[in-house]
Amino acid sequence: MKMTMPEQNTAEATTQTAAAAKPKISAHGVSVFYGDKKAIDDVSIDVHTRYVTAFIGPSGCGKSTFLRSLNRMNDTIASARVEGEILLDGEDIYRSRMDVVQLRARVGMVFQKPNPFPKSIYENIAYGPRIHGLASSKAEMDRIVEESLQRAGLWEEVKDRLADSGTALSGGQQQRLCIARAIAVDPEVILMDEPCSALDPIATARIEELIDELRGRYAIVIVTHSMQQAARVSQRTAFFHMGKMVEYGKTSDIFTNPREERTKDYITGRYG
Ligand SMILES: Nc1ncnc2c1ncn2[C@@H]1O[C@H](COP(=O)(O)OP(=O)(O)OP(=O)(O)O)[C@@H](O)[C@H]1O
Repeated sequence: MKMTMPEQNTAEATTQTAAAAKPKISAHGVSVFYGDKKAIDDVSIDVHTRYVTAFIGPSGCGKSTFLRSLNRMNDTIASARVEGEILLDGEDIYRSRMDVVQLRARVGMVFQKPNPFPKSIYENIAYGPRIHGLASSKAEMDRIVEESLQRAGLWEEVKDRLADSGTALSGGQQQRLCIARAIAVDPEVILMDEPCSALDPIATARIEELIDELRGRYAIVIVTHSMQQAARVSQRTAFFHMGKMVEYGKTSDIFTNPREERTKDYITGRYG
């Protein structure tokens, strides 16, 4: 696969441009509670288009909780409460008038376990565009389905069996189908919560390659347990520990020259 070690090649120019641009998501002083328990404590971070931003840290440090707060997925957990401010293109996503269905199309999500609908491959992709009114004819829907599958690198494998069930695909193909489903509604941000943890090394490499291709158009945020994966796919890394964001910076700096002792301990495997 194409390895883009952060900041080293042509990606650098793109990365610099992205750095100069306004953040796609800007979180300020975000805390997340489950009942009385604080799972995320006062986190502030900017996420940019054309970057892959990795969230790393030991189990239970709050990576997934914070990720889910970025598209209000925590709303689905009754005990969860979010404080602070999260802006998408400068707009507060927690304001009462925010249309959450629309928000989750703009900030799509891919989960740990591939979760295609128990419907055909075609319907898995067409469902979102249909409810969002993105296609006015069958031909237009066909085009969206083909393009989404193309961009997710799945078209060639499924073009002759679009009527087959999405659940009949291999795990890696199912995950690419879920990525295609997220892409189909024309998102701006894609959140990925350990998207490769259920996949074998070959399927993982395929998804990592895809993430690198997709970052040209979207802001991608990925939670990963694998520091190698964070180093391979991301340009920015945030290290979380016990609900706090300890350090955030260029991936190459975090892995080779961390400022904080706790980051150093984590990346050198002293705990995890
Ligand atoms: N639905 C929930 N209800 C109550 N507590 C929760 C819930 N989800 C997570 N927590 C708690 O919040 C804290 C952070 O969990 P979270 O899953 O965000 O961490 P994580 O860093 O993503 O962990 P992992 O790497 O193991 O997935 C943990 O103490 C966890 O037990």
